[in-house]
Amino acid sequence: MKRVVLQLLRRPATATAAGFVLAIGVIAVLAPALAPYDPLTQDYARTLEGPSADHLLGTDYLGRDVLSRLVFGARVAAQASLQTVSIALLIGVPLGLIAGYRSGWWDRVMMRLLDVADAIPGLVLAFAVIAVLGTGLTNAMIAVSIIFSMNFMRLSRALALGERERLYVDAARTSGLTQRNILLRQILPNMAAPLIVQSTIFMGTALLIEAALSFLGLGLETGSASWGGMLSGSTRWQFQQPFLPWPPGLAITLTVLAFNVLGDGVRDVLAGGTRDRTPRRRPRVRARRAAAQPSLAQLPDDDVPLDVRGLSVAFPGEDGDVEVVSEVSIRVRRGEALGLVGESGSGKTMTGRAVLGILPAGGAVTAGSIHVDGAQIVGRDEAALNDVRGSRVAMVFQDPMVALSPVHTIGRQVGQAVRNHAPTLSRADVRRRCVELLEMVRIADPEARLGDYPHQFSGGMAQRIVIALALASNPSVLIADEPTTALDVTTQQEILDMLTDLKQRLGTAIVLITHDLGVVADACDRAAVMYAGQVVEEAAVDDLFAAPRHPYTRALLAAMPTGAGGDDRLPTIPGRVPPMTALAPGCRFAPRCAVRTDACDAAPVELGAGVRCLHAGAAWQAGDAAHERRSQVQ
Ligand SMILES: Nc1ncnc2c1ncn2[C@@H]1O[C@H](COP(=O)(O)OP(=O)(O)OP(=O)(O)O)[C@@H](O)[C@H]1O
Repeated sequence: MKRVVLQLLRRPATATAAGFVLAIGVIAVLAPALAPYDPLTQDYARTLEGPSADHLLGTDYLGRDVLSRLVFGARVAAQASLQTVSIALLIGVPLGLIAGYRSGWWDRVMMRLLDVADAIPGLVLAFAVIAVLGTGLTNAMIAVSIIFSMNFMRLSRALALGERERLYVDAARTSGLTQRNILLRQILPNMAAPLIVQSTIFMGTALLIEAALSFLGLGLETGSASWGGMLSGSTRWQFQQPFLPWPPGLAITLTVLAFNVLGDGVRDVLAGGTRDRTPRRRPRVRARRAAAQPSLAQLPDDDVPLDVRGLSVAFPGEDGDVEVVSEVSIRVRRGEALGLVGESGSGKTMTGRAVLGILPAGGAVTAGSIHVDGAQIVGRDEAALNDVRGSRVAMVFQDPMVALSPVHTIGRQVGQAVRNHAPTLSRADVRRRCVELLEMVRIADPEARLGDYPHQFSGGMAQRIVIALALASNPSVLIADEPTTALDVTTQQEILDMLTDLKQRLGTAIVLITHDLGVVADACDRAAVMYAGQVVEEAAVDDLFAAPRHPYTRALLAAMPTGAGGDDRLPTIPGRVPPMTALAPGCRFAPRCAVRTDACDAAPVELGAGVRCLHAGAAWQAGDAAHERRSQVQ
């Protein structure tokens, strides 16, 4: 806030406009003390006088003091602008926020209602409201608020649609925050900048509309001091007293101009980066525990916090559903790290997201089961999923900078995650736990860094904080989706070492999603290799590297840089991962496989003894040389 104010003051035009608006506000509040006369007292002996020592801005056709009426008019103008914009914000922003965030039928219904409302011209709507409720400033401004609220609704919807796709929202969902919390504490502050700008500009517009309605005699009762009314009254007498329209005319023009210049300035300053502008109230988080889920089927094996069986995920396509994950089964033990590895598009991320119930819009689990700590995830509603997310399973995303909310301090974000799972902790205990979490992820001087914002951290540091956020509730399962891809090699190694250490110390089951076999070798105990939505091989990492059984695994390993130097080009895998709408009828890897036979095309190949290949035994070894030769040519 301090930074924004300082930057605003450094811009002469914006500072002048802000000063002008502030002055109008002060005049409005102190009007009774500042006005030299009662604005309604008439003096027929002194009508239509020019400026004089007695009446600095002269008198009007009823002998009323123009300066006093101008001062009281500021009160009407301020009330009209504030009232209108506040009502419009209160109606438009929540509706737009919900429509944009929830999408689906909510959005469709609201947008159609908005279309209908848009079809009615604004002024006609204002006249209709005034006709029903009667003239008067409040009624007139209610009409204007309704029109403004539609505008705020469209703006908030568009902003929420954009924010909802950002990773910090996914991170908030995966840490178990309720929808209300996400909307009010995560998304809304990030929408603040454009809303503030729009509000400032609307204040000027509201003032102009109030003046116009008063000018037409539809605003305040005749006689009351309003700038529009003063202007309207002066038009009939301007030949006798040409000065009369000037004071209200200038007041309206300059105030509207000031609001617009201020709005532009605020927009420019906020566009350069936003800060926390939300009140520092402690969030009221509803206590929620697994006890609220009586239907959980406990799996017999307590040592396996993540058990995925036969998982399939599909998205609606032009010609029916497209399956992007097919019958994936993975089990991860406590203190074990499973690498989910494969080329881009092989379904790794969708598998991870399905575990947290955060598939992108349209995506759905079409078959299989997912048990986290014995709790079935598939088919559960959002409230039940919230109980599991964050507390039992958490996720770390690739780019830490977009996974953290840019407008909240680190202390606030980690603190919120802590409170979310331990609502009864005192402020001091929450702070202690935050420091402990930052220490756990090896952030130096954690006390001091709690007040910093994400942009004050390097990529590696920010990723540690994301991991601290994920660990806030001691989850049994941590899904890390390419957690080191956005980082340099040294930082990558530090993060992997830290994950390994946390896994051993806390007993967390980790799923490490990566396309990099080097990461698997470094940080995983077992690996599941995915191709075109299926797991094609699963084995202990040592076995996988020593004796890969699937031709795809073998090709991936051959394509790995060894660091041995030399001029030899790395072999590549011929062809590319097929689109999920055009899969081979048999083995999905067959079109790229060097050891393919007719049998491979005959029927889908099942996963047997950890590998999905008809030639997993000795037979394909013979073809391997041919495969590598072919790869090298590519
Ligand atoms: N929102 C979506 N709508 C439709 N299809 C999607 C959507 N998101 C992903 N997919 C499809 O799902 C498949 C699997 O994607 P996924 O992101 O899981 O792959 P990945 O192995 O994690 O790849 P990457 O490493 O590039 O993230 C891809 O074919 C992709 O096109």
